Amino acid sequence: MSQGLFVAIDGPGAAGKSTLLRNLTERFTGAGVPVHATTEPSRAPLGEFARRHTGEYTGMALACLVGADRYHHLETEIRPAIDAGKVVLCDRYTLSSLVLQAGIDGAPEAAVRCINAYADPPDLQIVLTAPPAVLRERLDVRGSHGRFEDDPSLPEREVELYHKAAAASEQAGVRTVVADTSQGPEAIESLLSGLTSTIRGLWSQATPRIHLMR
Ligand SMILES: Nc1ncnc2c1ncn2[C@@H]1O[C@H](COP(=O)(O)OP(=O)(O)O)[C@@H](O)[C@H]1O
Ligand SMILES: Cc1cn([C@H]2C[C@H](O)[C@@H](COP(=O)(O)OP(=O)(O)O)O2)c(=O)[nH]c1=O
Repeated sequence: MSQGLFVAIDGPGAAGKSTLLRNLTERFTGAGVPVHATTEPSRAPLGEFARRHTGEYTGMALACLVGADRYHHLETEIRPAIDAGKVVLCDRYTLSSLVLQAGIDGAPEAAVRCINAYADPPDLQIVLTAPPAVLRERLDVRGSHGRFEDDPSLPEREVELYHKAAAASEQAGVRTVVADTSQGPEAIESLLSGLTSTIRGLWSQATPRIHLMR
C-alpha cells in the first residue's frame, strides 16, 4: 500500500480553514482519493476540553493542553491514517500554537517550540490569510468561536504573526503555501484546483515516513 500524506491548514480565525478543508475533502472523495479530515484541538476528550476552555486556560497552560492533545491525535488518528495511505487534512496544527500561545498570549516561544518539537512536520502546510478588515467582517457574520476571536484587534496581529511563523517554518524546510482568501470566487476556485493537484501529486509520490516518536 502506498504511503499517505499529512496536510495542515492553518491561519487566523475566519480565514476559511474549515471551508477549504470541506472543499478539498469533497474533491478528493469524489476523485476516489482516500481522505481523513480532522481538526485540532481534536475530537478526543482532551481536545474537546481544550476547545471549550480557551477562556480559562492561557499561555503555557493552554500550550501544554493543546500540545498533549496534539501528541495523542498524532498517535491515535493522524499516523494510523497516513500509514493506511490516506491524505490527512488537519484544520489547525503547530502554527496555531506558535501564533496564539506564544505570539498572542505571550508564552515563551522557545517553550512552545520545545513542546511541539516531536510533533511530525506536515508534508504540506497551507496558511490561509485575508486582510484584517475582511476577517473582522466574517467574524461579525459568523460569530466568535472563543476567547481569541472575541478581541476585535486580534485579526491584525494574527495576520502578521501567521506570516512570520509561516516564513520561519518554510525556512526550516516545511513545504508551505500561503494564500489570500479574499480575492473572489475565481481566485478561490483556482486556489482550490491548484491545491488539489499539488496534494495529489505529493500523495502519488509519497514515500514511507519516519515518525518522530512512537
Ligand atoms: N474564500 C472565501 N471567500 C469569502 N468568504 C469565505 C471564504 N472562505 C470562507 N468564507 C466565509 O468566512 C467565514 C469563516 O470561514 P471558516 O471556513 O469557518 O473559517 P475558519 O475555519 O478559518 O475559522 C464563513 O462564513 C465562510 O463562509
Ligand atoms: C490547534 C490550536 C487551537 N487553539 C485554539 C484556537 C481556537 O480558539 C480553538 C479552536 O476552536 P475552533 O472552533 O476550531 O476555532 P476556529 O473555527 O477559529 O478554527 O483552539 C489554540 O489556541 N492553539 C492551538 O494550537
